[in-house]
Amino acid sequence: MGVITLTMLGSLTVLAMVGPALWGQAADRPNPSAVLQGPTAGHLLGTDHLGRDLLARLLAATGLSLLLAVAATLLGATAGITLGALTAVVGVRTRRMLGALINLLLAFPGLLVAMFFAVLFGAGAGGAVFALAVAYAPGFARIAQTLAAKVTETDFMAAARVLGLRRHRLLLRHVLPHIAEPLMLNTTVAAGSTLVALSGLSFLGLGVQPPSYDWGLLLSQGLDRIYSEPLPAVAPGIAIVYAGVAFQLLGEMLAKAAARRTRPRQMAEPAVRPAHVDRTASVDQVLEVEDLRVAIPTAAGVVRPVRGVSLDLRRGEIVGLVGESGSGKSLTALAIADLLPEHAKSTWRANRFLGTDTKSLTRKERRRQLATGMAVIFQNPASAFNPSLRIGTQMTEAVRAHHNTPRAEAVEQALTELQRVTLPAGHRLLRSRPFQLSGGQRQRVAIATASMMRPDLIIADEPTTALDVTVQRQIVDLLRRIRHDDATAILFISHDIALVANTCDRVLVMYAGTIVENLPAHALATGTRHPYTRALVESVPDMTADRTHPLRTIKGSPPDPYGEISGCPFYDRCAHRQDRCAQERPVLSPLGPGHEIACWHPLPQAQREAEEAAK
Ligand SMILES: Nc1ncnc2c1ncn2[C@@H]1O[C@H](COP(=O)(O)OP(=O)(O)OP(=O)(O)O)[C@@H](O)[C@H]1O
Repeated sequence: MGVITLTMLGSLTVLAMVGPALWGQAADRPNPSAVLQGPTAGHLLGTDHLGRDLLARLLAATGLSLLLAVAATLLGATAGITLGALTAVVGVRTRRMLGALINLLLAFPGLLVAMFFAVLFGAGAGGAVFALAVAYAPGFARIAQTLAAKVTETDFMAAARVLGLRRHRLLLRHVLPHIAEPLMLNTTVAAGSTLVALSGLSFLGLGVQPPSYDWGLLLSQGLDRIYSEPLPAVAPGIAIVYAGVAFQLLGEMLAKAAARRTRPRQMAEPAVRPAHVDRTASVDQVLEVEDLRVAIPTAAGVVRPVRGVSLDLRRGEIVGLVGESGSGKSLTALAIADLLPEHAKSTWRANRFLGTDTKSLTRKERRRQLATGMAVIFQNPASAFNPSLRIGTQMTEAVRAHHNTPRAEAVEQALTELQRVTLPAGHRLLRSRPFQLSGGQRQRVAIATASMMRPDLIIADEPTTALDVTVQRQIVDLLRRIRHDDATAILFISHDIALVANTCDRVLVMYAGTIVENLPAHALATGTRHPYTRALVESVPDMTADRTHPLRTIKGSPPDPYGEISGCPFYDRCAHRQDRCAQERPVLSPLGPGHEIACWHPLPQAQREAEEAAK
């Protein structure tokens, strides 16, 4: 394909450059004795109404035809793509306005717009180019908008936002490279149709004006006698198709080249492990959230997946957040990281991150605080990386953006982090793309990327769910090592009670958007006092479980997320419920050292736990 493309483009370029010099004179020389001739040995394509050789005119017109088509396409594509891609990085209101503008422009037929503007700008080559650019821009804008909308929803954009990258960086680094391939194809294909549209304008007398001429003008002149002599019209048509195919193949090649872009050039030698981070001087409480609520308006009503969550995390602490599917774990995490879907509304009584109430910060300060202090590791390591960028680029961009770290130094740091997550072949890895890594490798790279900024808090949302059990253990060990080395607080969200019990220091049990129990992880096995937590723990099978009996389950289902809950949210499913539970909602209250519970009638302590407590 490369050879064919280069041959076609090369022939067009040579023709464009040498055409006027070689055939210009013959193309412009009138011959009154040979007007409107058909193809002959002397004039292979015949002559026009002034007796000028049509083949010479066709060859000499190559340069101007291509130049005008390319100029109109590039102008239209640049304006349209910028307009469309901007919608991925601006706020909701601006996005809606841009969307409305694009819709408005698209409501008019392209050729009509082109004719209108061609008249407005004045008949001629320049006017036609600008008119076509205006006519084509909305189409590009719509494609870019649609492609960019998909990118907006990806985990890697969320991760980039957590890193606090500025809009132009988001646009240039994450949105445009990711949507470049289809847009390049579209742009080059559009160059072919722009050629045809230019000929349309020339046909109407609004394009290139005599004595200048392009393929479009030659085509329209040939059309006058197409029934008697088809060749004068067919030949410029073939030239347009030839150029169109060449542009299309060029698009394919450019798209492939774009995928190979952003190669990290200079790789430094791995540096030594970072020194143990001493954070004893700074504030111990990393995160304190009080009464966090999330409401999401939907067509069926308002969903309230988070209904008054209060939690706190100290330095170097791994806190597990468990609960059945739909209990609101992820939305709690997203609200803390300021990554909720746009239509979701979050409120809280207090939200202090590193001792600063987020309400006292401007939006910019908040973004900066989150970018440098917090990192999020997502469930699916495959979608957490931008597939079009190399690992090296993605690992280093946050430190380069926020700490102005020189490239070589950032690469060095990335290599150190990769060693820390036991990925030794760092140089090769930095040059690879996400799809070249296994799931476990990707998740380790995600952890390495998260710790590049030395965040105070890492939110790991089911970081092991998509991985097999042997890799799970490695990922958990890594997180534990990071919290040990960097004194990072980690909020570890998981379904896996056994994993949480082995990994975390403390566990928060979530049910129907509320925290129902907060207890030390070692107490999960025997020290649970909330009926829901106890049922949840009992439903986890272990190696000693009696296989002749069915596994235990929690009967019933969680309350309707659309409805109001007046009493205890677990009331309907609770075997120990009493009248008060239906009427009054229990709040999280201290029950013992490091143990809080939201229940009016806590279960009695298990025998062994009671003995230990007595001791
Ligand atoms: N974008 C949304 N629009 C409407 N409702 C939503 C949206 N996202 C989540 N929800 C609702 O919020 C509930 C809680 O979602 P969330 O993802 O926080 O649960 P989860 O506990 O993390 O579950 P899982 O363990 O399955 O990931 C869901 O059951 C769903 O009803």
